[in-house]
Amino acid sequence: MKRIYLVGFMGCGKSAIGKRLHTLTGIPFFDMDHEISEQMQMTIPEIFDQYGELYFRQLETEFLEKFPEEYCIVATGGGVAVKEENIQLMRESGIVFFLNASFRDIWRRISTDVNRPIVQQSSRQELEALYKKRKPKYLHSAHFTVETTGKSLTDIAEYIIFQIERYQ
Ligand SMILES: Nc1ncnc2c1ncn2[C@@H]1O[C@H](COP(=O)(O)OP(=O)(O)O)[C@@H](O)[C@H]1O
Ligand SMILES: O=C(O)C1=C[C@@H](OP(=O)(O)O)[C@@H](O)[C@H](O)C1
Ligand SMILES: [Mg+2]
Repeated sequence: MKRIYLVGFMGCGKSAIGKRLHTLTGIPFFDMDHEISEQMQMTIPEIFDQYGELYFRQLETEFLEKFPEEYCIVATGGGVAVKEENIQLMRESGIVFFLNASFRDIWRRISTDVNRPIVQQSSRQELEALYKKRKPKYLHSAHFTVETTGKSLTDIAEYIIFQIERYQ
């Protein structure tokens, strides 16, 4: 059985849907941001502050290379599916789901969040430009694109389970 990766922009629901998938299926669930925070004993903003974004990106790739659990659900961070090396690592070891959400929904969810350093550093226009720049990468990384607009977390998780059962 392969891993199940959730990719997409900040606020598209990777962490929340990963948890819901775990509740519905019992498959072990890991959030990359949480795992990296635990490993470093620091929050994500602290890692960005003290070591810089490039170092955080290395930690993300190391996670994909070294994490031992084979059959699990992985909520990636929004920058993971941007790097070609990461895309290869994910596609070799699992099924990749891109959670597509509108920038409008995303902005509503993340604009006031202090735990996402990139949101803290960016204006709305800058963040929308990043969203547009990253979207082709997410599409390229994914085996499946999931349209999330107007859907509940459970609706989305059930759709993903349906696709996994067909695919495995
Ligand atoms: N389809 C959805 N319906 C309702 N709330 C959602 C949906 N997707 C995400 N959310 C909420 O938006 C917020 C950000 O989601 P999160 O899972 O942290 O995103 P990500 O991990 O992709 O950055 C959370 O409070 C989450 O519960
Ligand atoms: O898009 C990004 O570059 C990031 C997304 C975050 O994860 P979420 O997508 O879960 O917010 C987290 O990894 C970090 O703040 C950087
Ligand atoms: Mg998340």
